[in-house]
Amino acid sequence: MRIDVVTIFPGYLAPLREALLGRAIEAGLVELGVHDLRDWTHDVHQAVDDSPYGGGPGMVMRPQVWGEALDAVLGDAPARLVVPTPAGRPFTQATAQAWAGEERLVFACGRYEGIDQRVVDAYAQRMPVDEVSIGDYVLVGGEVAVLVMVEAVVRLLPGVLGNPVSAQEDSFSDGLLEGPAYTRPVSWRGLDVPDVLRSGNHAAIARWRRDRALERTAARRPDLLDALPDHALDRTDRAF
Ligand SMILES: O[C@H]1NC=Nc2ccccc21
Repeated sequence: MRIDVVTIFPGYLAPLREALLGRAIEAGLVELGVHDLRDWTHDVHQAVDDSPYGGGPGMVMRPQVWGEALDAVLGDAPARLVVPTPAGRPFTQATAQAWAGEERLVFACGRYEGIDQRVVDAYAQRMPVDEVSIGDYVLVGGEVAVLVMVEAVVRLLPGVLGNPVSAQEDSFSDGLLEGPAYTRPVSWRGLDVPDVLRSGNHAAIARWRRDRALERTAARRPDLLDALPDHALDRTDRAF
């Protein structure tokens, strides 16, 4: 997979070259290009934004600059264009799974009050364009959202995770939140590891873990429980 990011703060994307993702890039499992939008400005002030038509607070990013940048970055290769915005569809694990199958993702990081809508409209005429949000809060720009989405997608690529099973078993894959996890020592600050986890009884351990996952999901994310298909919960599960 190739990932390109266009932004006025390229430095914000530096963490993508650290740790797991950095190793995936070095291993050639993913290619990453980060591009400074201002490279496609032609004025001395390198202006990327302007006042909104119709008035209102803040500034809107200019379509010409974005058009030149995206034309240059996209070239002729097909890609999915992703525009992070608080007004977007929710980015979920399902989105990450879907995008993990893409050959190429190009992220356009908006700042201020977003990007002139014609940029999305123009590119949507020739490629898939997703306006997505990572949550119901307002960030200053799309860069942090890109860090989140790139990590969620790249970890799903074959060879990136040491233990591919965990991609299936982490939260949201079975529709429930993960329950509590423990490691040595068995007693720490007067708190003990639940006995069942040291019993060696794998059926009891699996039941205990599912019960804790259901309990936590019911307490913290009842919406996820409501979204589960009927067959996903057995009779014992329904106690929660
Ligand atoms: O992903 C969004 N969630 C919240 N705020 C944002 C601000 C700019 C771009 C994208 C987002």
